[in-house]
Amino acid sequence: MNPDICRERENATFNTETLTNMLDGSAEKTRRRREIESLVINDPDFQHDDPNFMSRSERYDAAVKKSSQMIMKLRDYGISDPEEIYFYKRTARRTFHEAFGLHYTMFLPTLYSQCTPEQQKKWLPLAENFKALGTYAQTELGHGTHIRKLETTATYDPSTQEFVLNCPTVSSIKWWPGGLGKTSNHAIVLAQLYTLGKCHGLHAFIVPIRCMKTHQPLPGVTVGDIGPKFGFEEVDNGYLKLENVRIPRENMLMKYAQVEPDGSYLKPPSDKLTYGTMVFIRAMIVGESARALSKSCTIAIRYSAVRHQSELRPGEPEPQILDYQAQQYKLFPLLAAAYAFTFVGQYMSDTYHRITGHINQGDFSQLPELHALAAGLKAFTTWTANAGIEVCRMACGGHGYLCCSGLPDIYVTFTPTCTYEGENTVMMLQTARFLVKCYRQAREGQQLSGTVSYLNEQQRLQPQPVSSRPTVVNINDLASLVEAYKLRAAKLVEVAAKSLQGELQRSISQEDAWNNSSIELVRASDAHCHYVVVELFAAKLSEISDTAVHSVLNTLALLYALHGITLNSGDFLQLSQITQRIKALLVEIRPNAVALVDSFDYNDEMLNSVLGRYDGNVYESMFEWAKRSPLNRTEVRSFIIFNIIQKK
Ligand SMILES: CCCCCCCCCCCC(=O)SCCNC(=O)CCNC(=O)[C@H](O)C(C)(C)COP(=O)(O)OP(=O)(O)OC[C@H]1O[C@@H](n2cnc3c(N)ncnc32)[C@H](O)[C@@H]1OP(=O)(O)O
Ligand SMILES: Cc1cc2nc3c(=O)[nH]c(=O)nc-3n(C[C@H](O)[C@H](O)[C@H](O)COP(=O)(O)OP(=O)(O)OC[C@H]3O[C@@H](n4cnc5c(N)ncnc54)[C@H](O)[C@@H]3O)c2cc1C
Repeated sequence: MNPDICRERENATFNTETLTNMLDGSAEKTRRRREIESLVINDPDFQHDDPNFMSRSERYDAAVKKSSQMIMKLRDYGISDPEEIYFYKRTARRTFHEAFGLHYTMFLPTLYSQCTPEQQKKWLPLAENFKALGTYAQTELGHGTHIRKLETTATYDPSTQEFVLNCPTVSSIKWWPGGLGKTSNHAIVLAQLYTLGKCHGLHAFIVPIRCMKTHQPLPGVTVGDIGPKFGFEEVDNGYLKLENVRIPRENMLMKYAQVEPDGSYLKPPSDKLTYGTMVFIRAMIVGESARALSKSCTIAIRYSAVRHQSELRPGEPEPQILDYQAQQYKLFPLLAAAYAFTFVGQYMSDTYHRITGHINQGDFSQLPELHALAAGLKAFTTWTANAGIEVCRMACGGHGYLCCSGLPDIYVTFTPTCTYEGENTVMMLQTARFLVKCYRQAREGQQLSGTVSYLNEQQRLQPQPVSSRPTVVNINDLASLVEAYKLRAAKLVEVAAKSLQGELQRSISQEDAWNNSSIELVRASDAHCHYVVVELFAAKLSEISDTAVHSVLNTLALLYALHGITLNSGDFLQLSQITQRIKALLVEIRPNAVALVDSFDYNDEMLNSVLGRYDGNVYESMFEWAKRSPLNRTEVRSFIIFNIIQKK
């Protein structure tokens, strides 16, 4: 064990196991999680070579093989709890996505949430036994965001009681769905529904695309892989062109809207229920932001504890780079954000399941807030985590640029979360739409609830415009900082609403007023989400009984809130002493940095990083890893080429 990293662990002021148990929910949950992870770690079937040493085709084949092995092994172990399955898979796939990813994350959830009981009876056994292997085909070459303009059509033919599916233009070709290129034999296809000559908008259909016996594309189906991407190399994101493909009427997902045999259309209680799967994934992505950022912090902070470089005081040995204030200022606010997002991810998942429970009982009243919260927090946390992973990579110097550090793979796998499942800017604008509506309701005296209730508070406290109120902050008191973030959010929501109002008073259209206020609208959503994150971090602290853990997390929460103020100082009164306070907090966190990342409890296999190894033996591992590179399998390759050039 590297002596530096040993000393770091001896210096900690709290018990990492206590914090790990808190993050898992209990000591028993930690034990069970580790037990499941060890099933993968000790399984020779999963001891394979690094995907970075493979071609794209080899990576895809390995991913399919691993997906298949996981299915069989989970069955053999009798593991069926979704969270336990997640622990097993997360360990097996390490940083990468799995070939059947979309089947699990979107195809199955859509069947669960949008099929009638009769349809579930037919499709769930097929899908749960992987006979029907599916993807979620919504995006087209010409449209990803503006789904009301998707062009694929599903036209009902009452004479045969079938839908005829068509991609009428090149821009209507389905493009991007994961697992579509080679893996799936079915797709949930989002298409404009036409019946009795009328268009009823976007609806979901189960479309067979490959023969379940031969896996050959079915008649009228053109399907394939869209080619190499920035990352996700083991995933066959694909294209799908449908030409007069006929499916039975029963293949339209009819839990909410129906088409009768004669073609008459029965409308849903809300036309946004078709969008439900997207809200689910957005909510789950918040937790992914926490995991990607916490893994990156684990790697960068452990490496910074064993890396010695430069000279702090003349004549003294090279210090650990973690002792540089600049390095701490890079990494510790991200470590604080990783903890903050862990708690927000738990909150988002709980809120999603609570509100969808009400929706399943027919109460749709909280759907708008759920949509706004999931959209905003997905954008807020992925933007922060995305940038943070790059900071962690660069904080590791040249070795951070090596694939064996794990950081490039974390980055290229995580970064599309800022785009898929709702491009972040568009998502922030969706949240802004909800905030402006709530602001107007508060001005009219309506009582708001949930995460926007502060808009009432600000109205009651002082009727004069929020924007004229000074932000006075007690920089040592988290409650005071929460208030500052709340006031900032109220202020920026008011600025956005007033910008819209001003535009409208110039008698331009609502749409142009909206577009001309987009900057203020996005900033208002960002401020709202930032307040929600700080508020939830503070609320979590009140649940912690262990004083040592409470103290170290309180320090992190203060750092997160104060650092956020310096990043947005224009919105707060720039308090000069904040920088001094931040420096003092960095010093306070320093002895606990490694213990704090140890508490995330990522085993080396899942971390997949020679820089972030638990034992800190970085250089030996880097050398061993490099020697395994395929280019090192032959000594003379370059020499042959060199000779050819020489002879010319
Ligand atoms: C662990 C994971 C790893 C998982 C790993 C997974 C691997 C990768 C998976 C990626 C999969 C994908 O990308 S699947 C494809 C994802 N695609 C998207 O997300 C498309 C993004 N675009 C959209 O969602 C939509 O076009 C909007 C929301 C931007 C606009 O929709 P619209 O219908 O035009 O709505 P708009 O006029 O703006 O607003 C009309 C009203 O509808 C409401 N509304 C809009 N959307 C919704 C909604 N979803 N739910 C409820 N309500 C909604 C608005 O609040 C508004 O209410 P009111 O104000 O009128 O009351
Ligand atoms: C790795 C990956 C996996 C994916 N998997 C799937 C999948 O399985 N199934 C599926 O259906 N799709 C999938 N997608 C597609 C993804 O959902 C879309 O790329 C995403 O919805 C964004 O749409 P777009 O690509 O058309 O970008 P666009 O919407 O064209 O965005 C381009 C730019 O235009 C801006 N813009 C667009 N509209 C507005 C507006 N109203 N106001 C302000 N700015 C705006 C955006 O902010 C952005 O800057 C995947 C994408 C990726 C990268």
